[in-house]
Amino acid sequence: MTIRALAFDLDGTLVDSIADLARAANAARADLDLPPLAEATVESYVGDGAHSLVARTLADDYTAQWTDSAEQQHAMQRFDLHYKAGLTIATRFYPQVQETLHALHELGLPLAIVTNKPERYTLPLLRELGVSERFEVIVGGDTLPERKPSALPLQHVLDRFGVAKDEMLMVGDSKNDILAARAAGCPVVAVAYGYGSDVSALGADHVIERFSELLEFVES
Ligand SMILES: O=C(O)COP(=O)(O)O
Ligand SMILES: [Mg+2]
Repeated sequence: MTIRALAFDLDGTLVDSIADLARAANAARADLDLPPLAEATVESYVGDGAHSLVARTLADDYTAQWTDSAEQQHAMQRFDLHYKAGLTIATRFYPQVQETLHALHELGLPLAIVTNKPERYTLPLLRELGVSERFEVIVGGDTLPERKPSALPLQHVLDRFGVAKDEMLMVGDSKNDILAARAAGCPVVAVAYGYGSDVSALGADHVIERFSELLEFVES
């Protein structure tokens, strides 16, 4: 396969954002007189967007659904306030991410972000980390009517880049990334270090341990 473009998941793939997400989730819980959750617990609740994260962290239950209740709305407001105030206090790129993005850019490949994180967090976070300019297209969880695992965000990027589905590599860390890539017909590589548990069982085309291994897929 010839790769002519790449689309990246954000949380758990490009950046380790758990400390800031957990801090905001626990600050929201404290506002509601609830005790804090362990970072690993919050990590297990990330992946389906902010509403889902707030519903799960409020209930401390992975199966909790967003129902738009008054309590959930209140928790969302508190989470929003705390998270926006500290998007990048501890959030950092995983090793080799910046160098590899630079190398891919130098190869002339257009790069996109396809995240379930809402735009109001995604865009300032990328700005604060100084990489907004690296990505020609940024799709957040609320940019389009559907988010991952829907194919829609990746189809949007394919249209913008004008490349065929088998020419764009999706890179992610969790089940939603792989399902979205499959639904869109894109090849997919999973990073082993992200938030998805047992990523090797998720059915990606390849699993990589280090981000720089991506270069092998575009230079072959
Ligand atoms: O914010 C989320 O729910 C997950 O974000 P991601 O799609 O970048 O992993
Ligand atoms: Mg992710």
